[in-house]
Amino acid sequence: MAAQAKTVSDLGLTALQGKNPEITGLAVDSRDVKDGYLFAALPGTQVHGATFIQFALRMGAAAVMTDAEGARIAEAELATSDAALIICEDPRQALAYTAALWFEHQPPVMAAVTGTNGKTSVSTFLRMIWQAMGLPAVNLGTTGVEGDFEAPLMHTTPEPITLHRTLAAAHAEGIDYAAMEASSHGLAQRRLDGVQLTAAGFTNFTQDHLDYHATFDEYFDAKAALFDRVLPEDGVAVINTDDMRGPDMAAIARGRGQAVITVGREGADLCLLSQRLDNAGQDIRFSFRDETYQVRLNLIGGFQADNVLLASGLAIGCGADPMRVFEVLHTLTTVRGRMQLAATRRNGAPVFVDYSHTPDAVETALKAMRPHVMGKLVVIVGAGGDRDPIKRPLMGKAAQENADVVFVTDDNPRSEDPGTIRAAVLEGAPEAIEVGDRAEAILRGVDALGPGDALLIAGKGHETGQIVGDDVLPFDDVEQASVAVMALDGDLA
Ligand SMILES: CC(=O)N[C@H]1[C@@H](OP(=O)(O)OP(=O)(O)OC[C@H]2O[C@@H](n3ccc(=O)[nH]c3=O)[C@H](O)[C@@H]2O)O[C@H](CO)[C@@H](O)[C@@H]1O[C@H](C)C(=O)N[C@@H](C)C(=O)N[C@H](CCC(=O)O)C(=O)O
Ligand SMILES: Nc1ncnc2c1ncn2[C@@H]1O[C@H](COP(=O)(O)OP(=O)(O)OP(=O)(O)O)[C@@H](O)[C@H]1O
Ligand SMILES: N[C@H](CCC[C@H](N)C(=O)O)C(=O)O
Ligand SMILES: [Mg+2]
Repeated sequence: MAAQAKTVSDLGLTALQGKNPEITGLAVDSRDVKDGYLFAALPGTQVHGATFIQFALRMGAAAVMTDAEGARIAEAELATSDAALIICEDPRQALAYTAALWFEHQPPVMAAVTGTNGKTSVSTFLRMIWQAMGLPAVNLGTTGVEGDFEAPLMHTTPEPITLHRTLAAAHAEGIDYAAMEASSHGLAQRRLDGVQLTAAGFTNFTQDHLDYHATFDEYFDAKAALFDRVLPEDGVAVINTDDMRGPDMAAIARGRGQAVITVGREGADLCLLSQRLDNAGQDIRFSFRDETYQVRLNLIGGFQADNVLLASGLAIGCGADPMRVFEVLHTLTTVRGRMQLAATRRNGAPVFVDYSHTPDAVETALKAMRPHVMGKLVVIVGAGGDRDPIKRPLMGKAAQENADVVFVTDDNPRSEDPGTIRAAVLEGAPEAIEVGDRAEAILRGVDALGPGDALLIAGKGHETGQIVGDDVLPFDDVEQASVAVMALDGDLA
């Protein structure tokens, strides 16, 4: 794992009875424990990790870190073991700090982005801006680690051990700049508390994840913790003040003494003044500190201008010269699976793939397409299983209100009955056509396109699998769009 073994006290921890063993590695899952490891037994959503302390000890754990409840749960096993016991009030946060000390290094300049939608887009644009300025950079999140160092990731914000292992590996490869996504789960579970941030960004706050967070306020507080807890006082907060909750976020940041750069379409430091959309992208005019700029963005979707300006604010907040940042914006390219032109029919009708999986994202993506569509706007939409059930009818409603033809299909039903999920989406889109099989829905959506029409395939973006039960069946919306166009037109336009 790290270059050298460290003792418990080297990791900033204090064990009971003055014990201070050398640690050979860290694990958050008892099944990953090896001889000499520190096992972090965390309170979980299903079960307390302390239930597994007995297995961790059997695997040779030299230390166990948990909370008071965990120590009580495993009292008997711990009493008969030599392993050091570390009791912390907040073991998830302690694990984050421990992992940072264990892996030692991270890219020296780092920014994190939170918000319901746009985290992947903003962090990818920020990485592209750094790269275009000649700086070695990565982005980490839903699409894995991308840029000058690449690696797959299972989570948008990985748990601390994976996160710091990845950051140390990137640093060892000479990466000095990293942009990461801070999901609300990641923030609530303190996954990124050990990361040293230079700047942090906020995109927007709308409906999602009410399966995990008990209330809307709790969901907001989880996101606000990026500024309230994780970003240090000398950090720079870059905040979209067009969002209803943006001003609240800015107040939290200012309350911590952080410098704030506001981004928006009205009265913001980095202010979008006007936008001219065309079929290949857009020209934007914006102001920053009394100067006005005009740049070309080769990106489809008016909302991508907001994401690009937020990424620009973060680059500036991390020390870049504003002029240099604005000079490279014309080099930015489409983020995989975000308003990505997947195929075009022979009659000229385009098919876009987009990762809109919240009501606001479905509405935003369809509204972004509308000015480009002279005929009818067709959308294929579905909602994920084992995820926020409240958003399903709202996603259907957003589709019905903003498109002319709606197909409701499956999107990762996971452990749930796909028909029940579709029925919930259909509640919001009673006029929609139900086609459970996603490939067939795409074929029918493409078939419905006449000249001047356009199709949005929402929900799966860059994903390459359909999760049904415990199986991941190969499935790629971009590929399926081409397959459908080939089947109907005989070739790709
Ligand atoms: C709902 C959720 O976030 N769960 C995370 C949480 O697990 P949990 O509290 O549910 O775990 P649990 O099953 O109750 O078990 C408690 C503890 O016992 C441990 N255990 C369990 C079994 C065993 O044999 N041995 C053992 O040691 C587990 O590792 C865990 O630490 O803590 C674990 C360790 O930190 C995480 O791996 C796990 O993420 C799971 C895998 C997950 O799927 N998370 C998703 C929902 C997630 O985080 N998504 C966000 C993106 C959301 C978005 O923006 O769209 C993300 O950042 O990816
Ligand atoms: N600034 C924005 N405002 C509203 N909707 C947006 C914005 N940016 C992106 N979207 C929509 O949200 C979708 C997801 O974008 P992106 O992947 O960047 O978000 P994310 O926050 O990383 O999502 P996740 O929670 O899955 O990590 C896009 O495909 C688009 O439809
Ligand atoms: N990060 C999001 C992605 C959702 C994507 C959608 N395809 C789905 O499976 O619901 C989540 O895990 O909730
Ligand atoms: Mg993301």
